[in-house]
Amino acid sequence: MTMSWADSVEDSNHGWSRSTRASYVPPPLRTKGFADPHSPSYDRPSRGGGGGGGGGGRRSRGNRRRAAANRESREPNPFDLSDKFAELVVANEEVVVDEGRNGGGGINFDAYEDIPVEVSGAEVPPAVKAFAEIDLGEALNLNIGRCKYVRPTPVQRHAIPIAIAGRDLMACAQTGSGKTAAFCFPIICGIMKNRSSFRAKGAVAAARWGRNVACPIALILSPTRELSCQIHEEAKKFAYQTGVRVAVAYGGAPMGHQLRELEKGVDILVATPGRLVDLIERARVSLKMINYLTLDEADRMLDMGFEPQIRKIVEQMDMPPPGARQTMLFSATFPTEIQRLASDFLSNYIFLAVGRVGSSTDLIEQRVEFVEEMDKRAYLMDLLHSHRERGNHGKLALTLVFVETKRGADALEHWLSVNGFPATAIHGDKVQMEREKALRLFKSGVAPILVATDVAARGLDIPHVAHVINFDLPKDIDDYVHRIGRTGRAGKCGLATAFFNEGNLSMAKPLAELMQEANQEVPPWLTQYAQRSLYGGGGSGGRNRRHGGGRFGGFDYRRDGSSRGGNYTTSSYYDSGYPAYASVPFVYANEPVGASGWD
Ligand SMILES: Nc1ncnc2c1ncn2[C@@H]1O[C@H](COP(=O)(O)OP(=O)(O)OP(=O)(O)O)[C@@H](O)[C@H]1O
Repeated sequence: MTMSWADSVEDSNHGWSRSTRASYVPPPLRTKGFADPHSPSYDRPSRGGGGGGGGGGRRSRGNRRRAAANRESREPNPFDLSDKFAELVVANEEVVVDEGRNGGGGINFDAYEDIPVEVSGAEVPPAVKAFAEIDLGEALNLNIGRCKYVRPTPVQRHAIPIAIAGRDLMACAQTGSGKTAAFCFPIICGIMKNRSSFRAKGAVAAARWGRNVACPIALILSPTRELSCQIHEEAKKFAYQTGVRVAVAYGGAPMGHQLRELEKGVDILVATPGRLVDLIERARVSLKMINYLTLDEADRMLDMGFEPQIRKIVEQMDMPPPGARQTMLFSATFPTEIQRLASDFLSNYIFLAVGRVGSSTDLIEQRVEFVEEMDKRAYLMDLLHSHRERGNHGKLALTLVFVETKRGADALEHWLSVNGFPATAIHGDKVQMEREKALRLFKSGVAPILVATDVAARGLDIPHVAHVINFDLPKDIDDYVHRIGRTGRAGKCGLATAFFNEGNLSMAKPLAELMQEANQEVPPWLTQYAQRSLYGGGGSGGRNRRHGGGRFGGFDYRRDGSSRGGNYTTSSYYDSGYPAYASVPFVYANEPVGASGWD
């Protein structure tokens, strides 16, 4: 059984047993200066009289002080590669962890050459080409190195300087393109730079409201528990040994542990809306100190399902108003009417679109097959058999199958399992422990097929998802974009197959447009359905028309001029780091110049 260094450190949390347990350091972590117990630069924790850290002995006051001083170096190490080792164990084959062509943590930066970028707003801070061009602080830079991020992705190149300059931001970038770091880095950097003033205000707040009311400085809201956990894990890596404390609060799990973590003090709180409202109403969290507010998957957070809760949190609790806080909204899709809603939360903001707004990435090969409802299972079986026959060349290859209903997910999981394809399922009716277990089994390859509802559609960054199958197509093209975005992440390639039949008529036009825009082969029958739907046969109505004007994608809704500030400018680039042209209308595929609604 392979064990990562982080595993052994986790085990030693209750005392200092590092010297006996932490003997193994995975090769990628054996870098000079990294917190390696064998390295000369390792900041060895002090111990009380050689007690060995069993936790049983009584510590003197001096020792307690030293222990407190060492707390930062005793943080559990978040750079846990155990997922990858688990894959090695489970697959029992020679799995090569792909470090990518450019050594960029597996990211293929060539995939991001010539990506269209659109920025609009007043006095837009310029983009950077390297992390080194921004003063992120030494501790954060070290963590960027530990994550093996060599260069910023396009959304990071643009969003980080904007956020560091303190500007509000509405950012839209393709799935898997590094949005999490784009909002985490500026928050961590800001907290580090203003630590003394934040701590002083925190002390005043604690004196007023008591120590068991957590007063975070930053709030990151996300729609699902799994995504909140993932952001929390990422943020912990970025904040490692910076002194910035990160905590998570999400529903479906007992509150006790989350409360104890909050009581230890929290600078960045990652939360799902429901649990956060609960914590605020129980007076365990106050938003009075919020300086940074981020909504990840912002369009989902502001659609009908979440909007009332978000408004409650942002407008009716004690959070400082727009202008007094910095607000950043991120998603891969941003429908116009949601932009309009979101602007209530923002002040003099910059709109950033990297890649075509609401589009899929070209890294994902998209196929669509005409499959009648009753033939879907047989067709799926054929697909899985052909994958099995082709083999994965020793690499772990996971398949994510999206279905419409929770019951459908359970039924398909069962059917696949009895037919020799180890599968697991995730949906909203499962208790949190079952959901976490399903994800664990899937990630590790024990069950290389995950049947999921839309609860797994957004944000989840699961390595080695090679194929996304839309067994049931969603009703909304944006949901399709997010679903297929579970593959083809961080510059890697992926495959997405959709089953289409007459029940999906409303998807024909947006799907054909999306595929065409992403240079995918559109089957002639789909084009015919798309044309038919134009003339009333099912229509591209409902939520699929929300991008307006028949244009796929979206744009800064302020372009119409009605709600702009004074120095509003727009710039469009083909981003290989250099502007190809600036302040020129951005032209969407298949659209004549001048038809884009720009002035
Ligand atoms: N600069 C970078 N260099 C290398 N890898 C990176 C870089 N930035 C992010 N990544 C990696 O890219 C992957 C995708 O990042 P992330 O999950 O933030 O994407 P996202 O844009 O939020 O996707 P989604 O829209 O699906 O939520 C992660 O595994 C992350 O570690």
